Amino acid sequence: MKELIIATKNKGKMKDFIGLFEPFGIKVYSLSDLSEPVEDIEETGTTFQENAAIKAEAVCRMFNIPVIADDSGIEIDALNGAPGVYSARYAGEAKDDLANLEKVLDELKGVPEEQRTGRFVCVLAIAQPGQKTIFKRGECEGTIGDQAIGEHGFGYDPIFYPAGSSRTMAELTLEEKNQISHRKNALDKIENWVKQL
Ligand SMILES: O=c1nc[nH]c2c1ncn2[C@H]1C[C@H](O)[C@@H](COP(=O)(O)OP(=O)(O)OP(=O)(O)O)O1
Ligand SMILES: [Mg+2]
Repeated sequence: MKELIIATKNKGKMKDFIGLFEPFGIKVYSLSDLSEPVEDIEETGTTFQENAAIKAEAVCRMFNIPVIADDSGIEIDALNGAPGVYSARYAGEAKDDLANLEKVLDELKGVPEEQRTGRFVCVLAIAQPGQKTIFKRGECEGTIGDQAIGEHGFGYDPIFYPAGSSRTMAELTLEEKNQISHRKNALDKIENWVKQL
């Protein structure tokens, strides 16, 4: 079976990726699945692309094989694009999904539905030994609810209604999320690379 390392320690993202790579017959490993422990990689960039490059290139250098990284987040228009690249640590260094979404709900208190627009963004970086890193961006438009609903997914899924959906991303099954997500839309753009693996 073909194998690929994803430079992430995020279990929720990894679940998405396992489902997304399954149709290609590719088994994916996260940084938590490897026998050698990989230290946390500091995300010092100010854009999704910079952080995706930092993660993919660091791990590619460690193992000298092709690596994919995902830097992602949620952009909320009424918050001028915040939390954006800082989505994982919006409520502090602890990277607490619940605290993060509660902070967003708090900041959006009183903002009417038609102004609660936003999008999930995912930038994938492919780093390969001796080659220039490739980047692809995917987005998923939607609106932000006023309470957390749903048990699936991770991160901001319980407060995000994909455009046209009456269910939050966390009420969708993994298969349903993987048909419309920012991650799926970014992966579609590297399909040819994935197929030649
Ligand atoms: O599909 C999603 N559904 C809900 N929330 C999401 C999604 N995709 C990204 N997000 C949020 C979670 C986290 O707050 C941030 C990602 O931050 P990001 O730095 O890319 O990932 P991370 O630090 O958790 O793991 P890692 O860097 O090891 O891949 O955006
Ligand atoms: Mg991160």
